[in-house]
Amino acid sequence: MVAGNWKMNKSPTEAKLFAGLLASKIGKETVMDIVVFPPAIDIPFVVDVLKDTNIGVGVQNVHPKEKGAFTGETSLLMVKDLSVEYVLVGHSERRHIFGESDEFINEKVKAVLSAGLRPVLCVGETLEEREKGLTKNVLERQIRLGLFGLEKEDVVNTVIAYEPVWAIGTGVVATPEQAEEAMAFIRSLLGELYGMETAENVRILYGGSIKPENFDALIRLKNVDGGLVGGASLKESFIELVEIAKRYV
Ligand SMILES: O=C(CO)COP(=O)(O)O
Repeated sequence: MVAGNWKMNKSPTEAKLFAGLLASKIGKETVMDIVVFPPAIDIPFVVDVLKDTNIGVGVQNVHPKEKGAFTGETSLLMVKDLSVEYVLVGHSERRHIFGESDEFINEKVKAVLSAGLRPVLCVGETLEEREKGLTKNVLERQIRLGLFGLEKEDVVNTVIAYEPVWAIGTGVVATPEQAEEAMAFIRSLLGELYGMETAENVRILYGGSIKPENFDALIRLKNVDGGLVGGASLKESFIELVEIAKRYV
């Protein structure tokens, strides 16, 4: 799976143009899941441009409640109406800039699954936590609490994205050893919680400063099932990343 998180970039006009480029270059790809996560306001336009392609559309954030007095928020009923398939939950920017707790993230994961969509639960340690040797503790807490109360059947519909906070938007990518160590740990934790068969079927993505120059060394790793790309998903490099991932399907 190659996913592009556009974050707070691209106006509806820019989004339409770029989605058109993706449609023409990689829209017929069938060997892997390609998903883009545009800003919510761009989604109707992007869905329309991509409707006859194999590129899926996800939303970067939702509120867990169905509707009501939550000024500025977007509900699952709204995004479902637009054929959105995936929802990013617990991205480090939501955790650290907007103060989202593991409990709130868990509420969102459950709401996304109940709506019949797939959550992409993002987890990852800060540099300080890594330097203190707390990486595994942080990942374990974020996964245990993020997936709290889910059944195996729900967990296989969930994607996990390992995004070390120190690698996001910094140009400092995790080494293949660091990525594999963390992601093998996530897989074994999922095995402990839900059984190895379930754990093998959960897709685990790496995210953080992915570029065409470093992606091959990451996507070839045993426990890396794909990438969640920020900056490099905003331009043609996203197409190159899809081509690189194809070598390992
Ligand atoms: O946060 C990310 C994807 O969700 C990664 O962002 P960058 O690829 O820009 O580091």
